[in-house]
Amino acid sequence: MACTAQSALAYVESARVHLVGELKNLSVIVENLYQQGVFQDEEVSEIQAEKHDYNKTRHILNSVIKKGEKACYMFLKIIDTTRKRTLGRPTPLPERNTEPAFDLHYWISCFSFKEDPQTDVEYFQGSRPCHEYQRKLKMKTRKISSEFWTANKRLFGENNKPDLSYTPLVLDTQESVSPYKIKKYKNKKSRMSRPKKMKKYLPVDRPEISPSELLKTDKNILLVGQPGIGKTALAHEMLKLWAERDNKDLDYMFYFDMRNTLITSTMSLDDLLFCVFSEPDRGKEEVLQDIKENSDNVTMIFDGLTDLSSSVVRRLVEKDLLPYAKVIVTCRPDDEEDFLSENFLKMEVNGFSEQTIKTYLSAMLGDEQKKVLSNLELFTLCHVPMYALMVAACFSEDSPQPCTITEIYINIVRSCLQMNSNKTRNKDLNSFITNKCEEILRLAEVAFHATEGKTVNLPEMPCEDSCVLSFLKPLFIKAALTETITTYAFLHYTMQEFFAALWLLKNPDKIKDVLQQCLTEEKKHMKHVIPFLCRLLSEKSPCLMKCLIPAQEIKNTSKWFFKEMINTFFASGLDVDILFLCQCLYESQCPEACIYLLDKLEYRLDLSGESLDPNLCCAVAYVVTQSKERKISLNLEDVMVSEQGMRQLSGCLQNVQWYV
Ligand SMILES: Nc1ncnc2c1ncn2[C@@H]1O[C@H](COP(=O)(O)OP(=O)(O)OP(=O)(O)O)[C@@H](O)[C@H]1O
Repeated sequence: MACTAQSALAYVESARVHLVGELKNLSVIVENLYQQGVFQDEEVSEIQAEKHDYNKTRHILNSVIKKGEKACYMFLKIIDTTRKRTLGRPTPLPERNTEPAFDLHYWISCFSFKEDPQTDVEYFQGSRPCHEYQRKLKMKTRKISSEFWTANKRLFGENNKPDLSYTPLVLDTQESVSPYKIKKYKNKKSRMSRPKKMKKYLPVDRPEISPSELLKTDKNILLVGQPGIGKTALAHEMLKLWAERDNKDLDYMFYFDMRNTLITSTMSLDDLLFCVFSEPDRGKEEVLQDIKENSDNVTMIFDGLTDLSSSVVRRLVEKDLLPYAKVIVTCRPDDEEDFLSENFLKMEVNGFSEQTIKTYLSAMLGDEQKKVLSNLELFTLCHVPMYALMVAACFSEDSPQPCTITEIYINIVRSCLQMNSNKTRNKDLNSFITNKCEEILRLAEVAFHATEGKTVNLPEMPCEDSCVLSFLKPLFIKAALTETITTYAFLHYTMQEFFAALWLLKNPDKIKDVLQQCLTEEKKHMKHVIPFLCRLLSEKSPCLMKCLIPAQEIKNTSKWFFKEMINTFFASGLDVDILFLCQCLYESQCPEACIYLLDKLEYRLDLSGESLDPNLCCAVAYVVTQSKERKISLNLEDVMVSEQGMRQLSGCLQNVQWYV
């Protein structure tokens, strides 16, 4: 708001008396005048030697006035660009009881600066130690954010490391309604068709709220979301964006991974900032003072906050310590109640939308993505970014073992447990899982009963264990004014089915019943548990199983299971769902079971009129390839198959004799 054309000299002189009393951060003014060549070393030393700020200010003003118009202009320019620190915080209007005698903020905004040809002049906003500390924080935040993605890259094979980075997430503000949240408690059987049920998990794209907008807003933010939904990824994106910003503003950003950081209840602010996060190389006091006096330049992220037991964290969240600092808290829905206040803008993190899943998979898998796109269960599972990551990692694996669908779930379970176990190392993960066996099987039991009842609402809370809870999302139902009931559901229905299969493994006497249930109209949905069971019972029984169920028990069950399964479906008198059996046998990776099925089919596979997605093609090709002695009569008349599916099938054609 430039409104005067006075000379700089006259302008400074006219306000001299007010400046003497009110200028702050004198070292910043002196440093900038020195950098601009207005002051020389000797003058700087003289000013520094003055004992009182009042005298220092007088000395600075006298000198620039004496040096004339150019020096005064530079002085005004410095005050203008550093005004937040050198003129102090402007008093908000309602807080003013009396008319201020002279408003220096208004005064500086009225000076008409020339169009500056030298736009790249950088002014120091604070003392050198403060700027150095800002640089140090930027290096640290850049490192933290790149380490986050590097850790994910380790999941991928040496030749398949994708370029992992932030993919936009669906973020809902308090006002908008979350699409996948279950609104009412319905412990009834779902009447929804399976595809419809699956699609319900996909959050609807909203007008995008970008991490950079979140970073810009002055508001405090509470990011709430289910485990693995992307809260930390979003926080790291903000760290990265901040680190990449130019350094025109002197500001600070701190990040605390609350799950892996010990913040004691007696810690002070400087302990938290300097000991826990990063220590200034020099001028600790000066830096702390700048942070306290200019707390509007501070952003603090508390990632994965569960409680406010640490007094320093509580006082920061409650704006008691750094009242103008921006605080960003991420938490799971279970804990949100503790932090929700009107100080915070609540945002729900809802994971990937349909479109972003496609973008993500295409970047990660290229053409292989079609295997996921054609499988609605897997596709919708990917709305949880953590699950999407495992899907991508499993499909990109160039191991000799083909990737079965169950393999993906096993990996998801293992990595969820690892992430929620205070960073258990890979080599210790099996013993960690063994120790959690009881809790995991308790979850599996609850999952089985819910699946049998065809509901997503778990009838009871399996246990309080945070590892187990990382597979679930809570639903809060207000039962009365002072009573809230919490029920839980899996983040995706197929995860529930996977755990149901785990329970069956521990209770093999129930398996025959379940196989029979698959043939009934009322319980036919139990069929979806069977492919998981096939893989879990396979001879190449994956590690997860050995930690939970003794190998001998698995072996005993698998001895009879595959034949029993095939016989049950053949004995039903109904049309045998060959494709379903192929899928089960592909999961099992069991050649003998394939031969048993082919035998039953008299080596004739009639798939005419079927629609085969690439995964089914893979399964059919696997079964056909197992027949070493006899060729298979394969009928593919009027079959719908994609180019990729055809490629899968072509691998088994040497075993085929065409159906006539
Ligand atoms: N926006 C995203 N873009 C790409 N990948 C993502 C994104 N969000 C999450 N991911 C992937 O999912 C994994 C889990 O996400 P993240 O750690 O952010 O979940 P979270 O919500 O913080 O979970 P928790 O409550 O368990 O802390 C990440 O390691 C990352 O690989």
